[in-house]
Amino acid sequence: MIKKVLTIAGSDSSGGAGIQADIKTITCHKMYAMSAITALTAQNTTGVYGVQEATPEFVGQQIDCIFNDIRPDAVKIGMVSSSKIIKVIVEKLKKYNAESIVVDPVMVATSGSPLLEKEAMSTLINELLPMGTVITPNIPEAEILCGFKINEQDDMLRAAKKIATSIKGGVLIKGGHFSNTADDLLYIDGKEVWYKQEKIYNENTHGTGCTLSSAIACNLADGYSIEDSIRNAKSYITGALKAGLNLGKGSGPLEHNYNIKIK
Ligand SMILES: Nc1ncnc2c1ncn2[C@@H]1O[C@H](COP(=O)(O)OP(=O)(O)OP(=O)(O)O)[C@@H](O)[C@H]1O
Ligand SMILES: Cc1ncc(COP(=O)(O)O)c(N)n1
Repeated sequence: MIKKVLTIAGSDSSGGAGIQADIKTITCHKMYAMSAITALTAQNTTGVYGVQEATPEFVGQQIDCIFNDIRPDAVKIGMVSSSKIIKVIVEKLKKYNAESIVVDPVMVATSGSPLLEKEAMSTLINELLPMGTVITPNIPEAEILCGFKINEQDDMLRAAKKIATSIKGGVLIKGGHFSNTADDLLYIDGKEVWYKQEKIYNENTHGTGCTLSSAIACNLADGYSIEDSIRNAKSYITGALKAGLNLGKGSGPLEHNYNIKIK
């Protein structure tokens, strides 16, 4: 039986991040992708030029349509935009007892544009993050969540421990923002697991976070443990970066389909 994965996120018109990255990732995992779109963005590899939010009611309606018909085996949550949208997502995920939820706490695009309203931060932290089977902050997001600067790997561990005090799921801090290494740290049930990876010198990293979180959701849908799901997802993202796609005038997208052989 084919596995079904839902992404609740924003649309990226240039196809590198958000819903588009998620659907490509899920499809490349040979799974069935579904989406509930929280916002449309007019963006490309150089930046985000406009955002058009969906109404919270419409986000809720999309989630209802999905769960009442094709129940997802895992859910990935990305850009959630506003407090009202977060509240409706939380309400619906609770109503349908959704399982295997990966929350990527998207706050700011790599290009620097905000993707979450300032006043939505506390709703994200208090209501959405606790729903996560695993949450996947990058370094700047983890700094906001833990309240101190992360300059080295020891700080990642301190941050993960602090964030884990208010979240029952796993905390994966992504190390892609460091200059020499791309080691990620999972902190779960009082245990630390490092995913070591040397930095790939590819400036085209638009959508890495979206891609990683969707790949984790796919592996959870397949029944892998959190630890193994992250290991498999890390290997997928590393391959997609190594493939070396170079599109657009800014930080370009990944080659999601690098491992697909049709012709
Ligand atoms: N240059 C790189 N070489 C190897 N792995 C990388 C590189 N850049 C990012 N990664 C990996 O990609 C994943 C996403 O990490 P990153 O820290 O870039 O998240 P992010 O900032 O949320 O992504 P996004 O760019 O989508 O916002 C992590 O597993 C990270 O280690
Ligand atoms: C709709 C949407 N969701 C998420 C991101 C974050 O991705 P990145 O940090 O690579 O810009 C984005 N740019 N757009």
